[in-house]
Amino acid sequence: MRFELSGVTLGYGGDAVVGGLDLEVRSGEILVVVGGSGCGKSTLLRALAGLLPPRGGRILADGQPVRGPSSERALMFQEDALLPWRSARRNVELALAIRKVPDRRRHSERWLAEVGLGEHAARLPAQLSGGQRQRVQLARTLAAQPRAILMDEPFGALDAQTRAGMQQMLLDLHRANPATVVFVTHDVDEALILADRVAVLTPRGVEAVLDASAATKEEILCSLRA
Ligand SMILES: Nc1ncnc2c1ncn2[C@@H]1O[C@H](COP(=O)(O)OP(=O)(O)OP(=O)(O)O)[C@@H](O)[C@H]1O
Repeated sequence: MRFELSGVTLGYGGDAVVGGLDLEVRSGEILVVVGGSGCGKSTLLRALAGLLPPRGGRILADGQPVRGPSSERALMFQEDALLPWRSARRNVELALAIRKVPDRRRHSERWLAEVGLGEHAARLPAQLSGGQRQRVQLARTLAAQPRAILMDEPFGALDAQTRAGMQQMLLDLHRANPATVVFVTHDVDEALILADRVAVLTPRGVEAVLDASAATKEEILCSLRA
């Protein structure tokens, strides 16, 4: 899925958060959005998800205006959004039920195996570690086969080693299931590991969009301070 934002202003109530946003998200890429706290990264994701209508400008998804939420655009947060009374497998099955996929148990087990949790399918979220719960969330998100995945600091609460494992898993899974990913983080190192391109967001809009294979940490930090 390709997104095009032109002259987009976003805000809540009387307050504008970010204005004059121009951005293209290419189909199948991992675009990482970095920016200081409060600059509007989560707000941008909400707008792409169709949860927050822009006050000005336009947001197109594959050429069509985004008018509301769609199962084609999945959101994944830092906080755990699993249902505590359902096992890992039955949490993943929910995503398959929405798509009316038959043989949900088998598919759910396959997605859990993809994220390395095949052995733990019967466990409740409370019986899993933070990193394992994020892996169940990732399996549930991917099982819905969205065309765009909007990720809001999904690994922010994990320790460094678990986080590195999750980053690699996301890259591997993206290679096999190339949906468009918009990934928000305030961690420039994480951005450089994951991104095809890095968008630097400030309250004035998108300050720069850098090719991650050529960009340096200093260059990104410099755009952040601009
Ligand atoms: N539901 C809301 N109602 C009113 N204001 C909000 C709401 N959500 C966010 N804001 C405000 O909008 C601004 C941008 O918030 P947002 O969460 O998008 O920032 P962020 O860049 O994701 O920050 P962080 O990195 O700290 O998570 C902030 O000033 C915040 O207080």
